[in-house]
Amino acid sequence: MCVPSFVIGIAGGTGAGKTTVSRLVTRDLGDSVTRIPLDNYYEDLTHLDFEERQSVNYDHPSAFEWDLLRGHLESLLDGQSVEMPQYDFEVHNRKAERVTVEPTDVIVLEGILALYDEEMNEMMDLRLFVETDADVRILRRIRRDVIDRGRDLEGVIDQYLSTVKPMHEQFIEPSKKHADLIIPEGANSVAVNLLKEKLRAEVDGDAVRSWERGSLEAEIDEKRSLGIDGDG
Ligand SMILES: Nc1ncnc2c1ncn2[C@@H]1O[C@H](COP(=O)(O)OP(=O)(O)O)[C@@H](O)[C@H]1O
Ligand SMILES: Nc1ccn([C@@H]2O[C@H](COP(=O)(O)O)[C@@H](O)[C@H]2O)c(=O)n1
Repeated sequence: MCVPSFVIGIAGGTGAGKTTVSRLVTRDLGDSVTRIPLDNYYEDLTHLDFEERQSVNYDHPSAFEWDLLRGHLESLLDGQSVEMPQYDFEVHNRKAERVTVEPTDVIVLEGILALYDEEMNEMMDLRLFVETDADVRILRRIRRDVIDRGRDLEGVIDQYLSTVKPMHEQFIEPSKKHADLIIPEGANSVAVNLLKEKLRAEVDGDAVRSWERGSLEAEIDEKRSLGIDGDG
């Protein structure tokens, strides 16, 4: 049985390029990688009618079923498969079907609030924040929401001003402080190629974990306690 050893979180504002980065860095890894879109863990809103679902704030942390997501990540890390929900943006709800996801060497959790939850963050080996200017993001979002998500222009603008932008400022942007690395402009090729190399090494078992979380802090503390943390 293959037990996943390396978990990456990819956060960032809407349209920042999270999905694109996630696809690019994992595309050569075949079955060794599991991609978990945070969107799949939006709460089941079957109890609301379509109009009510249209007016939900989908950028607030309360829109997600965190317990289910945490449980699924724990199961995958334990070597057990999970039944991952699927999401339909056109109807603002989960689909009826689930997809069986097997444990793999690499797991990528990607979504606006991928770095929001403290317990999830602790399960991650690498935390990334994709940073793209707000004007570029909204232009990308308009195009995508109209073409792929069945929205009209007025609706996209209203939603952006009423919830997407304020929630970005209140929750998404501040989650950047949990990131290990910030990727400017989304799919920039230097960052993508470095990450691809890192993931390939993880899958092949060649990875050097000299960068493990906390190791540098411990080294600095040790030097300080020995009185050798000054210049030179
Ligand atoms: N570096 C880039 N240059 C140009 N277009 C991009 C870039 N990154 C993403 N896009 C496009 O922007 C849109 C949103 O990107 P996506 O990766 O889905 O963002 P997110 O997952 O952060 O919402 C997509 O249509 C994608 O093709
Ligand atoms: N029913 C829904 C659910 C979510 N959204 C928006 O999706 C955005 C997150 O997806 P990205 O690919 O852009 O990261 C988020 O900003 C929600 O507003 C929606 O419009 N409808």
